[in-house]
Amino acid sequence: MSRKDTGEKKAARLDKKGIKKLRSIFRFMLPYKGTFTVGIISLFFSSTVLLALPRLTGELLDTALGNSTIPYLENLTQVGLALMAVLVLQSIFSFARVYFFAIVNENAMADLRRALYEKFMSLPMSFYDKNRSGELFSRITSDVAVLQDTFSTTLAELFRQVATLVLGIIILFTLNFKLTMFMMLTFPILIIAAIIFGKFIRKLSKGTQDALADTNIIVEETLQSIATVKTFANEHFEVTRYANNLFNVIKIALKAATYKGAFISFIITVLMGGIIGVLWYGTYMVSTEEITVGNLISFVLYTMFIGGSIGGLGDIYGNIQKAVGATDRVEEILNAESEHQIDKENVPRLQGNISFKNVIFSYPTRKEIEVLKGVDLEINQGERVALVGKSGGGKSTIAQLLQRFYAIDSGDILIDGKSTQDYNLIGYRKHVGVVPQEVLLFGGSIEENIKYGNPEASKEEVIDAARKANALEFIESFPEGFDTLVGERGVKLSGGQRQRIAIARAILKDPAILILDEATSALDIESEKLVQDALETLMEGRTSLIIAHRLSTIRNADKIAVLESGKIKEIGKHDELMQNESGAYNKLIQLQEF
Ligand SMILES: Nc1ncnc2c1ncn2[C@@H]1O[C@H](COP(=O)(O)OP(=O)(O)OP(=O)(O)O)[C@@H](O)[C@H]1O
Repeated sequence: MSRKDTGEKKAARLDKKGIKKLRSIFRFMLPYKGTFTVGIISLFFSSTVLLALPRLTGELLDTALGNSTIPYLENLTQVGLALMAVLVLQSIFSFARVYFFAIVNENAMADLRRALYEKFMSLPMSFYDKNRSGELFSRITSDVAVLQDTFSTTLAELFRQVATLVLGIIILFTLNFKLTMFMMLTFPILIIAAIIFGKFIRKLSKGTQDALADTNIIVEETLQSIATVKTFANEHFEVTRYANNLFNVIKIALKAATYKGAFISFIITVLMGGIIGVLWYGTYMVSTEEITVGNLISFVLYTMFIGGSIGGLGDIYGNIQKAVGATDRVEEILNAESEHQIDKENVPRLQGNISFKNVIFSYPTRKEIEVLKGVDLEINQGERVALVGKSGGGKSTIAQLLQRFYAIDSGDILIDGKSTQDYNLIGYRKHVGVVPQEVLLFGGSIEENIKYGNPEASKEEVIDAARKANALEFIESFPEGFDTLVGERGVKLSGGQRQRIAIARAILKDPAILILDEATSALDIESEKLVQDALETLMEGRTSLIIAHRLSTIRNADKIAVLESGKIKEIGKHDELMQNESGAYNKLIQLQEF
């Protein structure tokens, strides 16, 4: 589901609620509050010390003209030294501000990313049915980057600009009340313009951000399924789709840029107009000796400082609003309900008696369709049960429920007489192994991939598992052996090799319960035999539920369970079930629909 569907695209509001949300992210800064305080103090001094510059520059001129106005700064050298001192102080404080904020920011944002990732790992499968991975990916990348930017630059800028504005105006009043009143005439126009224009621009730049996120999803999804794109020769289609989306981004971005440009030129005109006005009125006051030349220069410089900070505030407002949007999206994930705590609790070795009791289930994203309508199934410790039924009948669903990927609507699934719900989830899953139909490996080495079954396994155990899985021979035939990189998702290995890696991985995991989703596509005879032998070894002493697609597997099973219309219709051995000529199993076999 795209973000559009969930209604999240509405512009983030910078009201009390928005600010409150933004503040919630501050909890990630709390562990670093000491350093943060040093940063704030440095920021305060770096912003305020700089405000002495215009005053001292004016003083330089007045001292040259023989009417110094600041005590203790009586000659040009002293004023010059004072100016130098201001510069040195401000450079020290600026450095300290950037440095200390970076420490806080980098740590806090790493903590935030870790918290998000931890959440991703702990969210239930139903969450992933609802959200596209490209979008989730952008939360941990771009949304956190927006927040990083806000906390490193925007907030410091906000503080600096507001301090410049407030202190600057106070200083102006002390310099010359009449001239300040005159200058203030241009202020309200500026502020009103900033508010109106700013609103437009923010809306548009939000649009650009969202449009860009959409294009990123295309890149991510097509790169993930590049083989599919190529199989269907849809390269051109994808390029066109991407280009169209990019065109959309340009359109929105240019619209935003037009307003932004108009806004900036308007502000500059008003600002310059204001300054020219101040100069005009100020020089008149110089001629009537109501103000010194130096003070007029200081005055103009302060006016420029203040004007600059007003101009900057619009941008800052937009950035903060962006950050509120990012916070919203990040918090939404952080607050989503996990399926478990990431820490694991050991579940003692299970025997592997499985019992489905009147299990009714529909997927959370498709509540209206009941996939399982009351499944009853008993599998004893060490048995091999072949699950057969029409495609789409719910076989994989049963396997998923056995792994507790979803909560069932009613009924119960018991393992060794105890409801799966009563086991610690992570601990429980350690006892359930899966060899999937389509094996997807991680991009690392063969060894890393096998070790995924048990990260604590020794090299000997890995080699042993590979041997049992009939994988050792081909692994050793590679020049790099166990260090061979398998390529993204394992593309550098053949289907049969990938399957044997998956079997080795499962052997290393050593689960009490095994789910085998038999590949529908047959391997060549030799490879098939190697895989079959490896599976035999793997199933030894474990309870196995096999989603079977081969008659040989079905015939060898201790029991065959036939799933039809969301229920187990028949259960028994091949020969027994075949005797019922009008039975569901008989039909399946005749039509070869398993
Ligand atoms: N994550 C999901 N969200 C919503 N519906 C789903 C989901 N996964 C599967 N379904 C639906 O549930 C039904 C059962 O699917 P399931 O994959 O369990 O069938 P199957 O018997 O394993 O089929 P096959 O033999 O083709 O693999 C199908 O109608 C399918 O569309």
